[in-house]
Amino acid sequence: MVDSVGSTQKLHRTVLSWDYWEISDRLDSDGGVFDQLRAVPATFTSVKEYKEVFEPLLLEECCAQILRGMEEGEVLSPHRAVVGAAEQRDDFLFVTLVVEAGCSEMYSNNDLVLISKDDPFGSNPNQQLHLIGFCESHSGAQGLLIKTLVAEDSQAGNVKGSQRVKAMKAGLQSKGSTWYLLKLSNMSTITREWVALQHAHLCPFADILTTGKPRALHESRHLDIPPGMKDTMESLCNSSQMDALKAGLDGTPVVLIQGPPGTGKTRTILNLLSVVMHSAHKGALELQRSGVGAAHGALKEEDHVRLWLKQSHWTQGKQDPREVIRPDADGGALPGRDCFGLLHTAAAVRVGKHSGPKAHVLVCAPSNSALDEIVIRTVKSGLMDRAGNMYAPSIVRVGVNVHHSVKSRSLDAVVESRLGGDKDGSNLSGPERDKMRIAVLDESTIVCSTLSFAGSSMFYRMSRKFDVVIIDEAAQAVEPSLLVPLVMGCKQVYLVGDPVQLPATVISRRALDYSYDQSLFKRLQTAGYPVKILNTQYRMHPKISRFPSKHFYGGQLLDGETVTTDTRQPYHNHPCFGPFAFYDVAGKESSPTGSASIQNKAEAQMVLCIYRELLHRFPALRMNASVGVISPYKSQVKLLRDSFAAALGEEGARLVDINTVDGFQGREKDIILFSCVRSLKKGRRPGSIGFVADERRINVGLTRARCSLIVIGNAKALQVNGNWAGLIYQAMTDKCMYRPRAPYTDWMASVVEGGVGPVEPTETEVAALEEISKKFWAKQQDYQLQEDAEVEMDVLEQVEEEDPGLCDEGAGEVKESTGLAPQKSKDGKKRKPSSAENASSKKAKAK
Ligand SMILES: Nc1ncnc2c1ncn2[C@@H]1O[C@H](COP(=O)(O)OP(=O)(O)OP(=O)(O)O)[C@@H](O)[C@H]1O
Repeated sequence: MVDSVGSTQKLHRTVLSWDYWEISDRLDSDGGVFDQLRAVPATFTSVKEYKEVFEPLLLEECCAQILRGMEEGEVLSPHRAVVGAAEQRDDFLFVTLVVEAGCSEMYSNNDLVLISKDDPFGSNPNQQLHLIGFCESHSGAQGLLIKTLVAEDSQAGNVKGSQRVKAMKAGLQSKGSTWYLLKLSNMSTITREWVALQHAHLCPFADILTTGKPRALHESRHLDIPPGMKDTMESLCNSSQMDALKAGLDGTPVVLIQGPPGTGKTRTILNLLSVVMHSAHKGALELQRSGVGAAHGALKEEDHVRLWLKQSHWTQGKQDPREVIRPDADGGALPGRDCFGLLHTAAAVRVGKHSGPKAHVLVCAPSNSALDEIVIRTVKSGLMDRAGNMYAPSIVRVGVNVHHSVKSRSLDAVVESRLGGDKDGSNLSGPERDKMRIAVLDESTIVCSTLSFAGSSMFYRMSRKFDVVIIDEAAQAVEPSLLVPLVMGCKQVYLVGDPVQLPATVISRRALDYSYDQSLFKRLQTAGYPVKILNTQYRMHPKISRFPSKHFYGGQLLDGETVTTDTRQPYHNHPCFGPFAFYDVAGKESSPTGSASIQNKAEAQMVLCIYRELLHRFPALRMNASVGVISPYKSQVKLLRDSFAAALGEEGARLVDINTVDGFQGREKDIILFSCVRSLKKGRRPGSIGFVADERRINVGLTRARCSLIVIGNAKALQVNGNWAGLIYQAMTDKCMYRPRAPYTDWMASVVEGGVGPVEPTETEVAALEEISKKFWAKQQDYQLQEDAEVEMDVLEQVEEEDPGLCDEGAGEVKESTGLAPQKSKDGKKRKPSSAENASSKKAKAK
C-alpha cells in the first residue's frame, strides 16, 4: 500500500533542512544540492537502483523550482507574521503564524515558505536568521500552520547551520515574536512524484520499467474486438491506428504508441477507450454474436453476456454478477436510457481474466489542456459500443481548471448532480462529501485526471482499482510524474506520445545535464521496447510534411489520402505563400538589454510584411484567426507582438497568434510564419546555433501548419546544422527559396505579382548543401548532437571563408534551453542551457 505520509515526511526532512541562501549560491556557481548525480541509463539492474538514480534528480529539480520564483521575480513581497503558537513533534516544530487580514489567502497548503527575522529582500539576507517552512494548513482566518525542521543534526555537521537552526527554534517558540514570511513555491506536484518514486516497487510493471524488456505473454489472455465495433472502426481508422488499437489485446502490460503530429493520437485514444471497454475473450464474443439483433435483440444479447459472466464468475468465484446490471454512474445521457443503461453497462465486458465485468479506466495527461481535449471529444462524439454504435459513456473529469465546455463532467458537478434531489445534500460535511467524491470515482467507467492530480489522496482512498491507465502526451512528462498513476496498481498501461517532439519542462540545468527531462516513453524506446507508430498524418500539406517525415520519422510518416485537397488554398497560386517557402533574410541577431534571449529585427519586419501582403490579397483570412507566428526565442516573440500591435493596432494584432515554439506544441494553424532569428556571428563557437538546432524544437516548429509553412531565417547561419541544411536544400531544389531585398514592402509586392522569382541556386550552393546533408545522414544511424556539432563546425568555417561579410561582430552566444526558467551563470546573468550544451556536458562527463 502507498504510504504517502511516511514518504512525505522523508521529503520534508530533506527539503526543510536546506539553507535557502546557501542553495541559491550553490546553484549560481553551477553546483547543486547533490554532488553525485547520475545520468539516467536506458535500463536498471533493480528498482533500488532506479530509485537511487531518480531521487537526487527529483530533489535537484525541486531545488531549482524553489529558487525559480525569486530568480524570475515572481515571488510575492514578504508578509509580516507573528507567532501565535508553537508545538514540537519529533524533529519538527509546527508554528502557527498569524498574518495581516487578507494575506493568508495568498498561501496554499503545500506551499514552501521562507521564514526570516529580517526582510529577505534587505541587505545580506543570508546573514539573517532564516528557515524554510512548509505550509500544512490554514488556521482560522489569518493563521497559517507552518512545519519546520528543528533537528540540529539536520545540518550535517555544519556548525553555523546548527546554530542558526537552534536560534530559529528558540525564536519561533517565543509567542508574539515577529517574522517575515515569503512564499517560495508550491510542492504538491513534486511531493506526489516523490511519493510515487518511493513506491516504484508497487508499480505492477516495475520489471518492464527497469529492464526495458517486454514480458512473455499467455495465449489464454487474448481478447478480440467485437465484430460490429471492428467493422466500424476499420472504416474510420487507418491500418497503423488499428494496429495500435489491437496492440494490448494480447495482454501486453505496457503498450507504447508513438503519434507524430496530426496522425490521430486523440482519435486513437478515443477508439482505444471503446476497445478497452468492450473487447472480450472469444467465448464471450461468440455468445454476443448469437444474440445480435434489433432493439429487443440487444437485450437478448445482454442476457447471453450476463449468462456467460455469471457462469465465468461462478466458476472463478470472483465478482458479484449483480454488478453486471448496475447502471453507469451518471445514468447515461442517451434517449432510451433504460435500454442503453443496461446495454452498455453489461456490454462493458472487460476482460482480462480477473478484471470483472466492466473496465475501470484512468485517462491521464501532463497538462489540463491535453486532458480536456480528450474529455471534450469523448463527450461530443461518444464511444463505440460492441455493435459499432456511439453512446455516451460515464466519464468524470477530476482536478482544477476544467474547461468550461465540460464543466458538467467535473467531479464536483457530478457530485452536485447526485445530490440534486437530496435536500440534505448541501449540508454534507467535508468528509462526507469526500466519501461521495470517492464513490463517484469508484463507479465512473472513465476517470480523467492530470498526472499530478492522480496522486491526490482521493485516488489512494478509492476501493476499486483501475484496470487500464491511458496516458496522453506521455513523452512530455518526467519519469516520476508518470509513476504517479501507476503505483496505485492497474493491469495495463498505454503510453501515447511522441518523443521526437518537445520533452517535459525541467528547470534544473544540472538535472537536465543528466537527462531528467527524458520520458519513460523515450527511455523504453531507446532500450528497444516495441513501439506502435501511427504513420499517417492528416494535418499538413504533403509539401510541409515531406521534410519532418524524412528527417525525424525515418521517412515513415505518410500523408492521408485527402490531405492534399483538404489543405489546398487559393494563396497557393503564389508560391511565395506556400505550401512551403523559405525567406532567406540576412538580418542580425541581438540581445535586448537585460534579456538573455535574442531577437532579429529584419526578420520581424519581413514576417509583418508577408502577413500584411497575405491579408491584403486574401481578405478572407481576416475572418478567422488562421495565421500563427512562431519563434524559438521569447525576445523575438515579444518584438513580433510589439511590431504587429504597432502596425495593425491591438484589434488587428489579435487576429494573429504569436508565440514560442514551445507554446505552440500540440496546436495547429492554417498558415505558420516561423522566424528562426539566428544569424552568423564572429566570435561564436563555430557550428553552434544554440537551441534552434534542437531537432525536437525544429520538428514542433515545422509541423504546426496545415496549409502553408513560411520560414524566415538566415540560410547561411542555419545550414551549419544538418537538419536545417536539409530544409534549405528542399527549398532550393523545389524553387521556393526567396532572398528579400529592402525595402521589403516593395520587394514583397513584386514577388507576389511575379516580378521577382525564387532563388535560382548555383551548382556550388546545391553541392554544398548536399555535402552537409550527406555527412549528417551518415551520422544519423547513431545520431548524437555532439557529433553533429563537429560536422557543423567544418561547414561554418567553410561558410565564413566564403562570405565573411555576412558575419557580424559579437561576443559569446546567448543560450536558451527547453526549460522555462533562466538559470544564473557565473557572471550573474540569467541564462539557459541549450540542448547542444547539455549534450556536450553529458559527453564531457562520460569521458
Ligand atoms: N484515420 C483517419 N482518417 C481520416 N482522418 C483522420 C484519421 N485519423 C485522424 N484523422 C484526422 O486527423 C486530424 C488530427 O487528428 P487528431 O487530432 O486525433 O490528431 P493528433 O495526433 O491528436 O494531433 P496532434 O498532433 O495535434 O496531437 C483530425 O482532423 C482527425 O479527424
